[in-house]
Amino acid sequence: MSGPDTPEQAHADFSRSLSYGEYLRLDELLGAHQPLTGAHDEHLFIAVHHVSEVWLGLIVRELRAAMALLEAGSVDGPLKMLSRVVQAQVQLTAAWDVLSTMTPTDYLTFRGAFGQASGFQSAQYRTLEFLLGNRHPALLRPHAQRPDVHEPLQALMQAPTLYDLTLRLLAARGLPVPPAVLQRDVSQPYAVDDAVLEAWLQVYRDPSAYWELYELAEKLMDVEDHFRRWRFAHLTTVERVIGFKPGSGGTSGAGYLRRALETVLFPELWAVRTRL
Ligand code: HEM
Ligand SMILES: N[C@@H](CC(=O)c1ccccc1NC=O)C(=O)O
Repeated sequence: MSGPDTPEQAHADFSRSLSYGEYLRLDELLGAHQPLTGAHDEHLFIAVHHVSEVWLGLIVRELRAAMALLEAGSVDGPLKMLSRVVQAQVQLTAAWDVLSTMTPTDYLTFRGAFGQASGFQSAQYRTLEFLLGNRHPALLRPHAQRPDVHEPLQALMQAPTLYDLTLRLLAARGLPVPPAVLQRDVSQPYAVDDAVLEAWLQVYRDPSAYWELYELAEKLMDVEDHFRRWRFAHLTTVERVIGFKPGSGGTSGAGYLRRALETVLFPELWAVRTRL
């Protein structure tokens, strides 16, 4: 029998079971919020980065799990996990709307404090990009002094990307993917292949015959679409806040980020639209 609906009824003795804060280790999590200056907006800046890294962690975990299942030949599990990835991407992108309330003047009150630190050095973001296939050895350089970060990223460069695993699945389901594509050096950027485009055309011309692959392809489109939205919102915020100043991470800043917008992760999936 439950008692009256009052807060007095709630558990108050946590000597023998975990409380909310203990379970979530909130002292550690919230204790990481340590501004370097007294600037009001530095709190916002740190909070948005912390939230973003938490979402990135979830995305990486889901993506790895989806890739393991794809490798084993299943599609249902990966579809569900990739849907979660996309919803987390929506949250990541929404964070820009909060950050954009910070003016250039506000930002300059603390920009000098963090020196050469930059999102360019985000290990989780780099992991995400490497899983998705945007790989370049130079992106490992900021992690050279941290073997615990560098080694897993380097190992990831040698592992198949989300798109590689998708193309292997296509081949396993009887579609004509060339052996050279299936055996490519996965540490290199993916090169567009006409035969892969023809294989996707077969799927897109007869979705009901290849329903799972069709759904998977459209889910990859969702992921890349949302990845682009995040990049574009980042660039817009950067231009709004620091204009065309060089980045603290050592790149040209907005110019570098604008070039990154040209990245295409799953090229034949974009090309297939033109051919239909
Ligand atoms: C006022 C806010 C921000 C400014 C002015 C800014 C600026 C920049 C600049 C200029 C770069 C190019 C690298 C360099 O520093 O030279 C960069 C890269 C990056 N930033 Fe930000 N950023 C901001 C907020 C954020 C936030 C909230 C995140 C979320 C995690 C983030 C994540 C990244 C990542 C992952 C990169 C690497 C992108 C790539 O290599 O393609 N940034 N940022
Ligand atoms: N690259 C930014 C600095 C920056 O945004 C940043 C600095 C420290 C920790 C995270 C950051 N976020 C993204 O780049 C700048 O050049 O002002």
